[in-house]
Amino acid sequence: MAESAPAFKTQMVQKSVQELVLNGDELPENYIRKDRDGGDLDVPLVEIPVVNLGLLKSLSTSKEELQKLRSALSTWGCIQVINHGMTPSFLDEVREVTKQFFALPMEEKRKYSREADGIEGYGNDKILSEKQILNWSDRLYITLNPEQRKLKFWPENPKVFRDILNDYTIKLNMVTAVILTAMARSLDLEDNCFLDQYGKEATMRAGFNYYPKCPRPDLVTGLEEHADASAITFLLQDNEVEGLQFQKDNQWFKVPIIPEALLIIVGDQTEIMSNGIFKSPVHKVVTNSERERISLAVFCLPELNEEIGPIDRLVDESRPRLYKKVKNYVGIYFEYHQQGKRAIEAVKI
Ligand SMILES: O=C(O)CCC(=O)C(=O)O
Ligand SMILES: [Fe+2]
Repeated sequence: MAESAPAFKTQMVQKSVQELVLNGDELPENYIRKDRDGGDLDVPLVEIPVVNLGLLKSLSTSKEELQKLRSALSTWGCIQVINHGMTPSFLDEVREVTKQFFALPMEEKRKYSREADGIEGYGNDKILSEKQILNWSDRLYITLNPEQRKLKFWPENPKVFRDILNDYTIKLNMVTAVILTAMARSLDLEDNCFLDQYGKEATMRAGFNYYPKCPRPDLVTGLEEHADASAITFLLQDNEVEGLQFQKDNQWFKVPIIPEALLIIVGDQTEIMSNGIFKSPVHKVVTNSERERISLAVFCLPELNEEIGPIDRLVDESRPRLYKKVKNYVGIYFEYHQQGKRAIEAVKI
């Protein structure tokens, strides 16, 4: 879930969750969810299908793997991808620089603080209303595409941070092209139909998440339930600490950790482009009283000024058009998200 531009005055002087914990502050009221009773902490595990990217890459893409992809994206809306061209030790390095950044002294992290009206930078929830219930997490958002980068938000500490993120960007770009092509093939469509709508000026935005230990996991969430505004999201999970959960048929399921895999989550914009065949799942992160957790979400956001909409060949008599065409979906998403609503409802026909 990317950050929002403020609709009205936001409180700028705000403690990070990490500071609350380090100061030993009492749990502030505005983190407590009155509707929770901890019943969702012990939920069944979901066995998310593991897809081998190597088998999706070649011209003679494996039929079985495509079938697996289609079925996973149209039920759970996510896959665990292996054989994606990044070694386990490289993924560990990405996790390591994330941990090292959040472990820096506060004044060092504050050099990269988000500005009042900005999206990128270091911070936590913007407080937009008194009733708002906050997430138990601190975040760093940065745009990855070279031509859109704002380097002032790119940490120079740890020293290897920028180089590693640059490598990660290049590798994720390749994986994005393979996945969007395979998604089209799995539906018997032209190879480029998702890629064309995604656009050449698409944005990749990274959200580094840090969930400190929380005294009351039964009452506080790490990240509230939401679906992503992206076309697809790459999620690199903590390699030891679980916390992510998906909702299906009104039940919550926890996501297992496969350290060498990348979790790919369908975002709202793919649900729209696929005319509802691929599902953008509602997910959330629960907190943990014993261990902190990190994750890195990279949101692949289609070109802002281009219209996206259901692919023509996925609309027919048996499957009527479910969504309108839409431009700047991310803008709609923020507006709805602030009201606690799902943005995809706004573009339903
Ligand atoms: O931390 C996680 O596992 C999930 C993060 C997430 O869903 C998001 O940033 O949108
Ligand atoms: Fe998300």
